Amino acid sequence: MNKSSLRKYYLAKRKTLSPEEVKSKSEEIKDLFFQEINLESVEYLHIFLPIEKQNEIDTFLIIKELKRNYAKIKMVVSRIIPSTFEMQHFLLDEENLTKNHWGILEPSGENLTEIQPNQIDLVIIPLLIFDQQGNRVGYGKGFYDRFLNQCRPETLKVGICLEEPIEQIEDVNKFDVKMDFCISHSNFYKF
Ligand SMILES: Nc1nc2c(c(=O)[nH]1)N(C=O)[C@@H](CNc1ccc(C(=O)N[C@@H](CCC(=O)O)C(=O)O)cc1)CN2
Ligand SMILES: Nc1ncnc2c1ncn2[C@@H]1O[C@H](COP(=O)(O)OP(=O)(O)OP(=O)(O)O)[C@@H](O)[C@H]1O
Repeated sequence: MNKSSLRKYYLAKRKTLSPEEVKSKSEEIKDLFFQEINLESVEYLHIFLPIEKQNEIDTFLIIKELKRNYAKIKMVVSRIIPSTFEMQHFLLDEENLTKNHWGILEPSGENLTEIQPNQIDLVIIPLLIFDQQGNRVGYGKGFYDRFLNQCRPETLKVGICLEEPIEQIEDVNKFDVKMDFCISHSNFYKF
């Protein structure tokens, strides 16, 4: 299937999940993340903040555990620039988050510390579905493809997903950046 059909299908499928299902899968994904990913040399870690009404994975579970057990890691969250489909990145300050037009919590306020993409060592990526080669489908605006392209080549790209992979996304293009790993609620995939 192509990205457009996959996006429609998996957006609709995700909407049918109950809050309990999203919560329990989010817990399992969080556990697999800490089991499988070596965070020793990670200084800056980008994490997305969940769009609740879209039934996205609750990444606050990962954030809590990072704060508890990996206090040295600096967490980075982003703000979208809708006109250019780019993102700007800032140190996470949970006291200063505001919901944007799409229901995404974003850093706001005056004391923001901006972080450049080339400083980031690991990116946790949102996605709707992925394939067995490590390609992903998101909401289709290319925000993460642009961002990942600005990171260092060795930056770890870790997708988290509520679904298991399909065989192949038909219309992968030259802008698509492959993930290194993807974590579902029951499996860890390495590409
Ligand atoms: N939690 C989270 N944050 C994220 C993403 C994500 O997938 N999850 N993104 C992943 O990339 C980026 C935001 N993605 C966006 C994707 C589309 C539109 C948008 O313009 N939507 C239109 C409808 C588009 C359509 O129907 O084609 C709208 O709502 O009006 C905005 C942001 C960055 N932050
Ligand atoms: N680095 C880039 N420069 C210019 N255009 C880009 C770049 N990356 C992606 N695009 C364009 O953005 C559009 C969306 O890409 P795609 O369908 O792969 O989105 P997606 O991966 O599902 O979305 P997202 O990354 O926002 O989750 C495509 O038209 C693609 O060509």
